[in-house]
Amino acid sequence: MSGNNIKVVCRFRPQNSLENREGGTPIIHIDDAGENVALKGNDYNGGFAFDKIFGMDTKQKDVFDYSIRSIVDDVVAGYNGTVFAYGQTGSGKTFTMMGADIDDENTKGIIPRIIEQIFQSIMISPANMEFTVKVSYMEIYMEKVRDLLNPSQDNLPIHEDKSKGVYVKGLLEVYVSSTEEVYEVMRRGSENRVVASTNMNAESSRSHSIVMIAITQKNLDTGAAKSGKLYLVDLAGSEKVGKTGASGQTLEEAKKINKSLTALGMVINSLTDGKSSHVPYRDSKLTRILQESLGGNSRTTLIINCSPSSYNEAETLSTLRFGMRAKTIKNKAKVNADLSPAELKALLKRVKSEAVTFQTYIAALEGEVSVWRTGGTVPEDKWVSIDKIKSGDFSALPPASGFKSPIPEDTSRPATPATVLEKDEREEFLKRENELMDQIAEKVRKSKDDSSDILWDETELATREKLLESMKEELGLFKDQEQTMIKENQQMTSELSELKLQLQKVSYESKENAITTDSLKETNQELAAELEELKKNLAEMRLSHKSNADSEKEKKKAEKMANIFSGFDASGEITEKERHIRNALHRLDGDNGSTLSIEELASVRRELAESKSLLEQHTKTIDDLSNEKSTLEAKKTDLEIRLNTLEVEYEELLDKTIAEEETAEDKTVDIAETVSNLKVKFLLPKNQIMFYAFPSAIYRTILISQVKLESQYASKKELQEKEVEQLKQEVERKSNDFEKLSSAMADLKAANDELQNALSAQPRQGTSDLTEKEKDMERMRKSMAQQLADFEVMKKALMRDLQNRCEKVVELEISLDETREQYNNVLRASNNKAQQKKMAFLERNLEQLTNVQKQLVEQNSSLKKEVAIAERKLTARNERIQSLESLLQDAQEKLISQNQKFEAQLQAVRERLEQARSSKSQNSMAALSFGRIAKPLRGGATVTDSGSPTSPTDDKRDRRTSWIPGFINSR
Ligand SMILES: Nc1ncnc2c1ncn2[C@@H]1O[C@H](COP(=O)(O)OP(=O)(O)OP(=O)(O)O)[C@@H](O)[C@H]1O
Repeated sequence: MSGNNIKVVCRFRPQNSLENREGGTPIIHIDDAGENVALKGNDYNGGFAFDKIFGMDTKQKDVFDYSIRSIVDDVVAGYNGTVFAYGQTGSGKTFTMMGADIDDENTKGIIPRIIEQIFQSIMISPANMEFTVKVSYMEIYMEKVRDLLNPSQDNLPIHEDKSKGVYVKGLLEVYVSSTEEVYEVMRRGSENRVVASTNMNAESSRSHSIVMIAITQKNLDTGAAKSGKLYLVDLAGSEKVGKTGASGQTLEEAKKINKSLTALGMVINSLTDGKSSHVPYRDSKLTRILQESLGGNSRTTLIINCSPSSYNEAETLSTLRFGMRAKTIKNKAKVNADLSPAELKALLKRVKSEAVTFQTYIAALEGEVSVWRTGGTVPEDKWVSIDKIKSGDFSALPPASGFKSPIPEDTSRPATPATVLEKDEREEFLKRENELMDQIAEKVRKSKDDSSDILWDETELATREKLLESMKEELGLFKDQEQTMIKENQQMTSELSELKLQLQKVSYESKENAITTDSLKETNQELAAELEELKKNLAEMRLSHKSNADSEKEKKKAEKMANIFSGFDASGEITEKERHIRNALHRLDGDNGSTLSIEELASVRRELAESKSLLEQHTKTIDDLSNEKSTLEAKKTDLEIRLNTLEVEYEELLDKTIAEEETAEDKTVDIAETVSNLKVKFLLPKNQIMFYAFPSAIYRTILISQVKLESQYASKKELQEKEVEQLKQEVERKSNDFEKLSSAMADLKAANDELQNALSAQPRQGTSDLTEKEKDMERMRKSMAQQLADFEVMKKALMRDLQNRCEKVVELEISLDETREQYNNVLRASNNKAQQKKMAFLERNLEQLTNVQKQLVEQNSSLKKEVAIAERKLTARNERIQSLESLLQDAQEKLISQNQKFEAQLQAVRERLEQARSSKSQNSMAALSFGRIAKPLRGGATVTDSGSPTSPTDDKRDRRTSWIPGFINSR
């Protein structure tokens, strides 16, 4: 070590991936001696000299061997030592100090190596040397000192006193006796360190960590003791916030880190500028703790870690400059030694002798002063000086009345104060011996107390562990409860939201239903109005049709009757034949039978007979006609009955088919569909209603019915056509008969005329003959008149009958025509599309409209019911929701109160846990089976081939433990 100056070594790590990615290149050059580094950067080009410079590929072992090993020797020799690593974040401080893996020979850092070295040094020290090693591990995080071995202590105060110097109060110090134990302690402490990931380092230390190793040693022979403290400091990295990408908590940490590093820089500046009278150690916890290491009683090594890359040129330059400044800090290291009794004795002796000398000197001075005061003079060569006193040359002193030489006057040789001092010394020594004996007794007692304390502690520990277990269980229970409650809460919240959704849905549906109801009502009203109109139209049509039919019927009847009776004298005028006969009779009456010849009479008679036979024939024909008429009437009635039956059958068939189809198909036709169909219907033109208005099922039904009806109508049409044909033929025949009758009547008339002529042309014959002839004629005339009268009566009756029959025939014909018309209508209705539509419109649509109206009314009422139900449901749901909400409210309140209770309990448990932990860690540091009792280590071991020393014999250790303080070493 270069005197008392801080030793500064510099280490460059290899370029990292970020630097490579960013195109960084190494900009350093280290000379062969490893003492100078040249930085060839963009902003700076120059060199720096340090005690040692390690390049990028330097091994951990080399760093330790070349720069740290000596400091361990110093500490073992009783000096204070400090090794601290400084550098930008990610520059390799932790890698250098702790290493990548403390169990890996190659990558373990200097701290494990120091520890190993310490134990090796202890082992190879003389056998009369006894050592104790204590370890503490702390970090300064966010300007708070945290005990890493007892993390509950996270803000420890820093104190200072004369004997201890600056120290952290309450910091746990663990006694260790082997490397493994220290490693264990290190591992435990490292677990509690605060690290975070930044852009520059995946595991960036966010705090300054300080491992403190205190070594005390005692020379068992002389009792001389020394103590050295070694501080191993891994500083948090200085960082540029922009580069590290720090934000949030990491940013806050960065600010604090930079602040404390700035304070460190200020301390170094003050120590090195040669002007400052005040060093601002108190500006940060870091500088306060490292007070002795910087310019104080410590041998300090600073390792500056740097990046070799151009990417971090500025940071590297700043670090190198920091190192350069620190290099000039001068420390005042000294051995921290406790004197042995012999040394103390010698010292006491020396001090006492000095005291006597000074007392003599004072007495001599007082003598000289008294001379001067009494007005006398003292020659210069007699003046009192300390040298004369020390040399014992009292003759050269001025004679003074009050001065008493410490040398007994009755002795021949100048007495030294040794005789007196020896006596005092003996007393002093005895006193000191007593004190030491007291101290030993006290220590023994304390040791016993501690043993009992341990026992007590163990039972206490067991109790507390039990308590801890039960608390953990309780905690688990509470956590379970909390989880359950959270789950319940979540469930209830989801239920509530579901209910709310349902409510919204229901209200929405209800609104929609109300709207649908309104629209249905409107549709219903429109339909009802349309139905009324249709009914009115239908009634009007029926009425007009009926009146038309009636008037047409009357007209037809009159025409037919006129046709039929066109050959007859409707006003009772006689036919030709009749007139002929009548004329013949008149001539007979007027000429007294003279004008009629016998031939004429005979012909008249013949004609009369013919007429009679014709009349009989006509009567017969009329009878036949009347028979035929009754047959026709019967047929008409039959036809009417059949027509009615057909209509009834048709209706039944239609109903049945529709019913069947409706049953076969979806019986419950969706109201919405019907409604929407109805909507469609009312939106479409009226002539398309049949094709779009009804559901497919109904439409299909109608089509099927139509086909069936068509076939029925076809068969019936054929039948009725045949019948109509027959009726036509009969009417034809009857017309022929009438024609024949008319022609017969015309023949009769002609015969009558001839008879008349014959009667008028007959000459007057003899009186006798005449009288006889007259008589005959009279008789004939009478009989003819009688016959004529009879014929007249008969004719009239016949005519009446004929007229009646004709009327009936005409009526029959008309009704036949009507029937034909009806059949034609039916026929047309079946065949003609327009008629079919019309008929459909008039019949089916009417029927369907009625059905729809009925359906609508039903739907309306059912919708009303549903709306009422929905409203009731809504109200019920509202109530339910309200009750659920209130329940939820209650549950939430309960949950909150339970949470609060739980929080309080948790807090209490935590506190208890914390207490238990702290007492546990204080009482027995993590049940490490080491730590709370000092374990003295003895030197005198031999170093094995492997380099590790063998430990001294256990009996020696046992023997010496009796007086070693075993205490819970929390200051
Ligand atoms: N000399 C080296 N050789 C190989 N790798 C190294 C070296 N120095 C550091 N590293 C690697 O670089 C990374 C950062 O190192 P480290 O954590 O030691 O940096 P740091 O200075 O402690 O950073 P911070 O200040 O952020 O804690 C680590 O992954 C480490 O393994």
